[in-house]
Formats: sequence, structure tokens, C-alpha cells
Amino acid sequence: MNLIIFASGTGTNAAAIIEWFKANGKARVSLIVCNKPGAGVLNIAEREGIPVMMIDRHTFDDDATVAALRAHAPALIILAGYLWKIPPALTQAFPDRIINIHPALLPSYGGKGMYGGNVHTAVIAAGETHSGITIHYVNEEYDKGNVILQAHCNVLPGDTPGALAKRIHKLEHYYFPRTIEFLLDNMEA
Ligand SMILES: Nc1nc2c(c(=O)[nH]1)N[C@@H](CN(C=O)c1ccc(C(=O)N[C@@H](CCC(=O)O)C(=O)O)cc1)CN2
Ligand SMILES: NCC(=O)N[C@@H]1O[C@H](COP(=O)([O-])[O-])[C@@H](O)[C@H]1O
Repeated sequence: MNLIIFASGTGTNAAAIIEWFKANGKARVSLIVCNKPGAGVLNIAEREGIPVMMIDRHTFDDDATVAALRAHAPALIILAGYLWKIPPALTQAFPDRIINIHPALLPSYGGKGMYGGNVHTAVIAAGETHSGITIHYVNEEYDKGNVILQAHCNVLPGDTPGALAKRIHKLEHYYFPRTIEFLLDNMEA
């Protein structure tokens, strides 16, 4: 089975997914889609010999992109730190086949502007004692799709966004590959 990963940043989640499925052989990451030249995930793709499709707001074409993704016959399309909105053409082409990981306990701390460190800064500023991750299906809005899994962690007194991000990343790297495997094992043809 083929997996396609969309990413905009460092790519630690992409790396965790790639390693997990290299080890168990149940699937392979056949394409990485990226919208940020120079993103760390591109170095991971090069190291792993995974093809990359770069996208740009100005040249993006719905039909061409759907066709390019369909050519991989992806079992799942995985958003792993991807920072642009997936357009309706893609959510309609791949219903219940696009998933995302969010670094907070949705529905709190989601939506436009809520990505990366912004999320952790908001959680700490609000005085939350807990945070966590949400893995969910992707629909046409930001962070409103059906929840697949949530995992929790503490927010400690004096936590910085960086310290909380490290705790969140540990949850992500543990649960995202395993959740993807569970979905693949229980997927109707
Ligand atoms: N149709 C959907 N597309 C995407 C979803 C989704 O749920 N539905 N999730 C996001 C990931 N995400 C949170 O998990 C998220 C990412 C980025 C933003 C955001 O505000 N982005 C900025 C642009 C930032 C940039 O260009 O660097 C913006 O839209 O102004 C919110 C939520 C991925 N896509
Ligand atoms: N709202 C989307 C969002 O904030 N996604 C977050 O971006 C990071 C990407 O890290 P990575 O590039 O090291 O995988 C992850 O923490 C992910 O939850």
C-alpha cells in the first residue's frame, strides 16, 4: 500500500512514519508533497529516495494535483505539519482518506493561525494544565474533521513553548505511525 505525506517543515513526523513502515513492510511512503522550498522534510525525502512534488499557490491546479495523487493510488494521504488548507477538490477526491495530526486537544486551540509554536504559546498563556495531540480526518475546514485519536500530556509550571513542543512531539512520534497502521489494517477496500 502507498502512503502520501504532505509536510511543510522539519519532517520529524514524516521520518517516524517512514521508519515505522520500513520496519514492518505494511506500506511505503511513495510521495512527499511540500510547499516550502528548503524545508527539512526535503532532506529526509532525498535521504530516503522518496519522490517529491513541490506545490505553489500560484501554479497549483486542482485537477492536475488530484491526477498526480491518484497515480499513486494512496491508501492514505497524511498531513504531517502541512501548513496550507487542503482544497475541496482533494477532500472530495479522497473522502475519509486524508488525515492530519494537530498538536493540541481539538476542538480547543485549532483553526486558522493555530500551527506549530503558536499552539503551544496559546495553551501555556491560557494556563492549561494539560495538552496533547489530535489525529483526525480532514474535511474542508481547518481542524473540524472527525477525531480518530487523542493523547494527553501535562503542561508543567514554567513550561516554555519549546519544552511543551518536545513533550508533544514524543506523543506524535509514538501514536501517529501506530494510528496509521491501525487504519490500514481496518480499511475497507
Ligand atoms: N482542509 C483542511 N486543510 C488542512 C487541515 C484541515 O483540517 N483541513 N489541517 C491543516 C493543519 N493545521 C492544523 O492541524 C493547520 C495548518 C496551518 C494553519 C494556518 O493557519 N495556516 C496559515 C498559513 C501558514 C503558512 O503559510 O505558513 C493560513 O492558512 O493562513 C491552520 C491549521 C493542514 N490543512
Ligand atoms: N496545525 C498543524 C500543526 O501545527 N502541525 C504540527 O506541526 C509539527 C510538524 O513537525 P514535524 O515537521 O517535525 O513533523 C507537528 O508538531 C504537528 O503537530
